Amino acid sequence: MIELKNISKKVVKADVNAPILSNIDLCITKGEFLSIMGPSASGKSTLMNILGILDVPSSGEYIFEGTNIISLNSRRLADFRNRKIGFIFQSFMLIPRLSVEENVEVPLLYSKWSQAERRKRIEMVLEQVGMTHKAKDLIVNLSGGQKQKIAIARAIINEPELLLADEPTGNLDSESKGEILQIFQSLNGRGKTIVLVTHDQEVGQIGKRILTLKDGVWAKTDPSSSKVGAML
Ligand SMILES: Nc1ncnc2c1ncn2[C@@H]1O[C@H](COP(=O)(O)OP(=O)(O)OP(=O)(O)O)[C@@H](O)[C@H]1O
Repeated sequence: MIELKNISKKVVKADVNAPILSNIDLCITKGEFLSIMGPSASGKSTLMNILGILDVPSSGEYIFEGTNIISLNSRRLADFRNRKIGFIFQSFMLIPRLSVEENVEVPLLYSKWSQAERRKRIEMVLEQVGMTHKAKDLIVNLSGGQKQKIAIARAIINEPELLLADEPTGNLDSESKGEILQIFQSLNGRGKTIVLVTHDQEVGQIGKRILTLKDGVWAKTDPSSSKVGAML
């Protein structure tokens, strides 16, 4: 489904080209649940941003279902991203003064769906995250765990091929963390491809395959772990 070939990312720091990612290869198959782990500043978010087409690599190839992402112009990139990828962030990125259902509807605003179809979809995704009873509440009145459930509902409303979650439980207590991980497992059980980035060992274990970044390259992993997978 997704192939990254020899991806590198450099930034200019104090007039010097500093590498953040070097020669990264990665193959993600449809329906996979991949955890990308690694210490702080190892390049996890940078890789996630490249996968999410929010950032461009300095070199390398990115193929998404046969489309060479790097060859697309910015308008087609935005369209591709909106249709194919759902994002979940540590800080939720919801609009606090809007209601739950208004937040969940945001990705549909530029779609051609009828009002009836929108309502149907909002109800469906709120049900999937167990938040139907909060549809009319303002985001500002929800707990962290509830906010993240709404962020997941918003991320799946366009039925994206790929869900990218960057430290999705980083701001949550352990009970909410468990609930959020269960939702991811249930989505993956229904065939959704998920890539989760975390530095939390316990959270990372939810992935069916675990890869670790260290200083911008794949770390050599413990071959005795059943979840450790090949990059390509
Ligand atoms: N645009 C940028 N300009 C300069 N340096 C950057 C830029 N983006 C990332 N970096 C640096 O690249 C390194 C990797 O950053 P990144 O955020 O990808 O790491 P991370 O593994 O997600 O870290 P954390 O777990 O702390 O969020 C860090 O040293 C960061 O300061």
